[in-house]
Amino acid sequence: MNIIKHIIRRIKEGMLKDMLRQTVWIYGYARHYWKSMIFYTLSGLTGTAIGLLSSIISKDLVDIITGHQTGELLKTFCMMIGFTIGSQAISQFTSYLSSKISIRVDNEIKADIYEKMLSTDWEAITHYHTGDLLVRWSSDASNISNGILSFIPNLIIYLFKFIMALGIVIYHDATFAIFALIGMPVSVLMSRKLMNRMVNNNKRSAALNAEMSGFNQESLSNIQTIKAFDLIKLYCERLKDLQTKYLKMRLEFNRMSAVTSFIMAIVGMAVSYSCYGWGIYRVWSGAISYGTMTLFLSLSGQLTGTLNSLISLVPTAINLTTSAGRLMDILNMPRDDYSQTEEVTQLSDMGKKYGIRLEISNMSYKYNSGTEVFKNVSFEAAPHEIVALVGPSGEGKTTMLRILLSLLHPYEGTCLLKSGENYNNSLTLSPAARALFSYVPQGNTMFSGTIADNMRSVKPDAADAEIIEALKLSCAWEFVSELPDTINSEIKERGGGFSEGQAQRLSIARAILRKSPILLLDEATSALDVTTERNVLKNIMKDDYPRTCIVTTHRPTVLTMCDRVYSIHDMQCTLLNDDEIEEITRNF
Ligand SMILES: Nc1ncnc2c1ncn2[C@@H]1O[C@H](COP(=O)(O)OP(=O)(O)OP(=O)(O)O)[C@@H](O)[C@H]1O
Repeated sequence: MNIIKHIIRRIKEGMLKDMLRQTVWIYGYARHYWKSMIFYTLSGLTGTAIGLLSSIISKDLVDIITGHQTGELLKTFCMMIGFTIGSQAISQFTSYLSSKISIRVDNEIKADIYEKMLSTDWEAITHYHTGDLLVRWSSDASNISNGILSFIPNLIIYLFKFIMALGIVIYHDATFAIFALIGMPVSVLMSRKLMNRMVNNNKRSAALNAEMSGFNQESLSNIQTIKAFDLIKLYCERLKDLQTKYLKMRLEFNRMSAVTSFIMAIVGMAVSYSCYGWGIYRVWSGAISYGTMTLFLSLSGQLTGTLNSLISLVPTAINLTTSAGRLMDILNMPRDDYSQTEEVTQLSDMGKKYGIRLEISNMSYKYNSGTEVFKNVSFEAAPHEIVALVGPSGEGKTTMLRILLSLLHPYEGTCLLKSGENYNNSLTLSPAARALFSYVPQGNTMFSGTIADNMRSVKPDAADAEIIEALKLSCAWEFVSELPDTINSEIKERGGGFSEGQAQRLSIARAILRKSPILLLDEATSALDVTTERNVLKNIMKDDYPRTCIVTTHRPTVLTMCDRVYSIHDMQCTLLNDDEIEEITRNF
């Protein structure tokens, strides 16, 4: 009755529905690996069959030695040795193949999840801490890949082993089956208790792992700030707090698991001794041979062990669905829409000749957090123009660039890209249109590797001469040419080894090399001196390429070079006239 109530309550809580959804999701992956699953099942079944046969042969051996059975001692002995060696060889071979398949499947699933994470809607995914994403991608994805390969095969193997062992016992002496299974109710009861704790513990452990990973990642990438503010002690204390929390949770679970294991071991011993006692009695009464008794003793242990393994599949399934749920949280978020790739390619071809014009009309945007940034704004930028977005901090300049890149999606208005002779070919902004943009974001965005590696990440076939040309246009060649390995010099993580201004010029060179019709520079020249800043902008626009350049800036020094200046303020985007631009310059 209690079980029925429990199930009804779980259905009401939607937990079973969730588990079903998660199982269907796992099945979506599992069906790709049916061949591997068959291999796992067959290898497990072979191992089990060999194990059971060995037990029977060892029974025959004992019976021959004790004179209970006639047979060739040497032949039976050789068979036993042969089986033992054969089973060892098969087990090593299958374990090698298993790890090969496991690693391959794990890699495939992780690569797929990685790709899906990267193509998830930007605003949705940035809601999660990268530490949390990392744990989901590594631990949860591994849980799924291991579970997919082992769960169903193990279920079949354990069931087969249990039924066969029970069958052999019943065949020889049915009374033994009662003794062998005497501990079953206790095992089920204890495991149920342990399982409940396990589910709870899994969730807490995943959350704490995510917190730890986030903490480690953030503190290690901010060592400079930690040192500068003398926060070493504080951060070490924070780590210790997290570790104490983790230790407490693990110990709590381990205590429970130790008590359960102890009780189960006692039950196991009681079962063994009962079988032993019963076996001696049956041998004494002449009902069975010594060989049959050794067979029973070995099978009773196998029956208890297999039953425990079968029971342990339930928490494995729960663990698997918990991980699936955590991955589904991410993978079920909206994905970037690349359906317009073909139209973008056509516009890009036209863009090479005519350039691309950007037209935003009556656009409104609000972050998911509720912060309204734009209300009914219009804005345009044309080829061969530098258009500046200015305004106080936090008013929406970067947000505008993110909208242009379709990282964010306005809830109203039209955002068009136009090309062709009279700009009569148009396309609405979408993630596929990112192919038309080069973007230099705020901050240091170089990756570790050589300068050339970073440059070729946007244009893999770029010749050294092209890279050098881009570096010259961004005024980066003046310091790169003096490095011993020039473009093959190493950049450390997040542009380490270079000054802010140098890293900015390298980022600009990378954007120039990509040679896209639209170039977005977000405070990209803020760390440069005024002369270099002006030179960079002049160089970018001096070629014949019909580039549309949009810059956000706090510095008025470049405004005189811009064809148009928009002020972003108070949810509006207003075109400034010459007097207003001059006033900004004066007041700077
Ligand atoms: N990911 C985000 N989620 C929610 N709100 C955000 C997010 N990013 C920015 N905002 C908010 O949107 C507003 C505009 O921010 P934005 O970064 O576009 O300003 P900005 O003009 O570029 O500022 P700055 O000149 O300091 O770079 C701010 O109020 C900011 O708090």
